[in-house]
Parts: sequence; C-alpha cells; structure tokens
Amino acid sequence: MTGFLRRVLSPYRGLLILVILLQLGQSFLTMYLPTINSRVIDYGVANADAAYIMHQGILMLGIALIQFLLSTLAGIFGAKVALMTGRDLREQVYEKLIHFSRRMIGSMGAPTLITRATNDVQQVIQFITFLFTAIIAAPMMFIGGLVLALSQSVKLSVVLLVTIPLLLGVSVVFLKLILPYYREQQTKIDEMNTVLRDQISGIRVVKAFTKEQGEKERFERINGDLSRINTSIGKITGLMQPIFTLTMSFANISLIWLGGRMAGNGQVQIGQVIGFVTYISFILTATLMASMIFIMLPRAEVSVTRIEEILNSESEIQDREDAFLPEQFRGEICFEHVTYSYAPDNEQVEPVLKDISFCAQPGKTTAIIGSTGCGKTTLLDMIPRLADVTEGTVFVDGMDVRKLLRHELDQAIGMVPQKAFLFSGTLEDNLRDGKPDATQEELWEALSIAQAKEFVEKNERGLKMKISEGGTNFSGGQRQRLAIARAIVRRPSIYLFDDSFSALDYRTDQELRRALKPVTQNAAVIIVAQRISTIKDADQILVMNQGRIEAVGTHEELMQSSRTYQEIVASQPTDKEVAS
Ligand SMILES: Nc1ncnc2c1ncn2[C@@H]1O[C@H](COP(=O)(O)OP(=O)(O)OP(=O)(O)O)[C@@H](O)[C@H]1O
Repeated sequence: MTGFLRRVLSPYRGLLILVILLQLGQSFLTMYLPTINSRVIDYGVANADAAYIMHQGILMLGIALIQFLLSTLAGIFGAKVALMTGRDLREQVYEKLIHFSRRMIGSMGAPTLITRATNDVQQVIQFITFLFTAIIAAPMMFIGGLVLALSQSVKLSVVLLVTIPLLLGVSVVFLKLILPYYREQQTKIDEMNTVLRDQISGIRVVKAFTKEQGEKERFERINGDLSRINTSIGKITGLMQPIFTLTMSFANISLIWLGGRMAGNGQVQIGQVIGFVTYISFILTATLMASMIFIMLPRAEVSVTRIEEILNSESEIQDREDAFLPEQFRGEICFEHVTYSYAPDNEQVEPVLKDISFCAQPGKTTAIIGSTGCGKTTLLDMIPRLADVTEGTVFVDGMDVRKLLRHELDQAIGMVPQKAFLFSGTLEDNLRDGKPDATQEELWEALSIAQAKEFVEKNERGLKMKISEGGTNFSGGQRQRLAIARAIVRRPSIYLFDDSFSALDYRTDQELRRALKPVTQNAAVIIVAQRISTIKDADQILVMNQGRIEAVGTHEELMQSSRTYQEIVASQPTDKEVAS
C-alpha cells in the first residue's frame, strides 16, 4: 500500500507538501485556542478584567478565522490531489485494458474490469482524501494534546490510561468484524455488474425465451446478497459511532468529576480543567481518526490489489523494441505452421488452431468456411495481432507480424468483426474511425459500396445520424453494412470480413460483393462465411474443421475433392432455390 501510494502521489509532490503545511498550521492553531480559553477563565474572568477578556477574545476570533481558512484550503487542495490521482489511475487502468488481448479480457471478465476501473478507483480516492486530513492532524492532535494535558495536570491524565486502550480495543474488534464483509462486497458488486450486463445486452433473448422470471430471480438473489452485506456493514459501523461517543462521554464525565474535586481542593484552576477537557477530546479524536484509517485501510487495500492486478499484468501483445514500419504494405498474408491455444500453459486444453499454413495474395479473395467454433475468428485475430500465435508465424509481406509496429499494421487492415460494433456518437464519427481525414465524397462512396447509402440518405440527419451505444438503433443488416463502410473508408491493403455478410439478404450480399471488387482489386481479402453463395467466387476456399485446414481449393475443385465441402453445399439451398 505504501509503495502504491508513493507511486501514485509522486507527481503531486508540490501540492502534497502544501497540504501538509496547511494541515500543520491549522492543527497547531486548533491546539492553541483552548490555551487562550483557559487564560481567559483563570485570569480574565477570575479578576473580572474586561479589557483582558476583550483582547483575548479578539485574538481567539482572529486565530479561529485563520484556522478556518487553512483547513478549508487544506481540504480543497487535498481533494484536488485525490481526484487527480483518481483520474491518473483510471487512465493507467484504461491504457492497460485497451491493449488486453481477447484471451485476457475473456479470462478476467469484462464486468470486473469495469468495476475495477470505476468503483475500486473511487474507494482509493476516498481513502486518500481521508488520509490527507488524518495523517497530519491525528499525530499532531495526539502528541500536542498529550503534552498540553500532561503539562496541565499529570493526575487528571490518568483518565487517558482507560479511554485510549478502550478506543483502540473497540477499533480492533470492529476491524476484525468488518473486513470479511468489505472483501465480499467487492466480489458481489462484480457479480451484480455481470448479471446486469448479461441481462441488458441480452434483453431480446431474455424476452424471446421468456426468461424474465428466472433472470429476475437471479438479479434478486445477488441484490439480496449485496444488501445483506451492506446491512451488516451498516450495523457494525452504526454501532461503532455510539460506542465511541460513549467512551468520549465517559472520559468527559470522569474529568469533570475529578477536575471539580481537584479545583475544590485548590490543586488546579477551573480554566485549566476546561482546557484539559478540550485537550483530552483532541487526543480521543486523534485516536478515532487513527481507528478510521485502520478501518478504511483494508477496504482500500482490497481495491488497490484489484487495480494492481490490472496494472501489473503485461499484455502479451506489445510492440517489440526493434519493431519497425515497412514503407508500404502490399497485403500478402502467409500463415506458417500456426498453432494457437487460449490456455498455452495448460496441456489439457486443446489448441484452437492446429498447424495452419496458407497464403492469401493481394488482389485475390480467400474464403474460410467451417463448422461453428472451429477457429475461424481466432484465425483472423492472428493477422492484426488481436492474439499472438502460440507456435509458428504469421507473415504480412514476408515480415513476421510480431516485428511490425502495431499501430501501422492496424492502419493497413480493414477489419469487419463478426459482431458489427458501432460506437455511440454520429455515423460520421464512426466512419471516420476508418480514416479521420476522409472527405465527404469518400464517406458517401464507402456507404454506396457497402449498400448503405440509400438508408442513410433517407434519414434527415444523413451522415450526422445518431448512433446508440453498440449501434443498437440499427438492424443487424444495417449495422453490418455500416461496419463494412467503415472498413472501406480506410482503403486498406488487407480486408478481413468475419461473417460480415450473414445478416444481408441474398441480393444485397451479391451486390455488395460486386461493388467491392474494384475497390479491393489490389488488396488481399479474407472472408469468413457460412453461406456458400458468399464464397463461391473466391479465388481459394479454406475448409476448416476442428482447428485444422482440411481442404483448400476453388469451389469447383472442392466440389470434386472435399467431402466436408460437398456436405456443406448439400445442406444449403442452391442459387436457383434462393432466387425463386
Ligand atoms: N476468449 C476465449 N477464451 C477461451 N476460449 C475461447 C475464447 N474465444 C473463443 N474460444 C474458443 O475457441 C474456439 C474457436 O472460437 P472461434 O470464435 O474462433 O470459432 P469460429 O469458428 O469463429 O466460430 P463461429 O463460426 O461460431 O463464429 C471455440 O471453441 C471457442 O469456445
């Protein structure tokens, strides 16, 4: 924790020193006020000296105002440092997440990654904010209070021998009770996010399969667990407050009783007793602050561990130090004995791709067909390095992709993922993701090739039409066409279409591929598809089965040589049947 705090706070060293000085100043003044108060009572009031009382009163007012100013500034600057630290942490977590591979996101789970970047960072900010107040004020008040109290009366200080251990003992018990709940609370928040994400993004499936009741129960179960944990935390912290107040009251009553008797015997003055009560309250408040730190610490530690898990995980896909940028990409792709496993360290888990070798040439279309889950998407992922091969090599223009600068490689690739995802914003923003400086003509041309021009033109906002998160305000087919247009705007050397035509009707699919031909005449095109009509004209078709390439050839060749291909063809309607 200390190492973590030192690292995250080091950019704000200057501001931190300022906060420390302000806290020192305000704590010192807070400690000084009761001393003047005692003087007023013992000299001013005792001697009925109005001028002295007035003079000391003005002094107290001035000190109180300065103390107020210093503590306000300390609060403002402290909060500023905490919030900026939170912002930095979120940025660092985001920077890591954005470079995570599909495997890493899959193994940790998206909901927990979101909770860590938001909720956990918030916990750390809260802790740091409190720490800034307590770390200076608590020791100052404790030591200052103790020195002043002892200087007033050693005999009265005996009360501390009971109250301080009592407060510390109570804190330790609370800590032990509350810690397991804090741990469980974070895990439950993760689970809650997972369920909500599942249900909101799968709302149509929930309705279609009338899963509402089951899903409601699932949500209520986790919600119930979470509120049970929160109630337990609430009960424990709720009990803490009165116990602490009771201890403080016990100290005050004991002091007034003991102090009263001593004042009666002339051992101390009344003003001294009143000052003493205030010093003791400083000591007890400092003990309370220290206890709060120890209670907040474990919760923050849980969050820090979760954040550090992300910050310390090295993405397996990074630019090498000697990564380079070729002058121009032609777009030739070659796989050489490529094997890929999502769990390379676990021999029990079979690789998803096994000994894949093929080349896709610029100006040619390579199609991949095969049963669901046979590894087609994973194969495409190897090209833009969404995942790195476990064995073998993927070459682009004869260069190992792992030696290329990732950003530049990305620029050479136009990828249309299986789940056509659009970002919230406008259509134009989304298309410009393909090429930020594209002209209006280029954007419309891409839409026209992707067979999306017509429905965009019909919308009164045209290119400025709004896109909801994920593109959910479009039909599956429209989304696919817009995602294709985004790839075309880039005019890349390599086009990767992952089942990108599946939601298009037969005619649109055909027209789109026809319009694509002139645009892709110098580029390598790889199309993953389930429909024979989509891939029939490809220059080469790879038939995949259980992670292996089972056969390669044109449609005609495969009709002669591959039994699997023949079976796929036989299972689908013929062109004539579709047309009729
Ligand atoms: N992140 C992941 N972690 C572990 N296994 C995964 C992950 N993603 C995919 N897989 C597994 O890898 C195998 C191949 O998945 P892939 O998505 O490449 O298949 P596909 O041929 O594209 O399937 P489909 O035709 O259904 O899209 C599947 O068995 C799948 O369960």
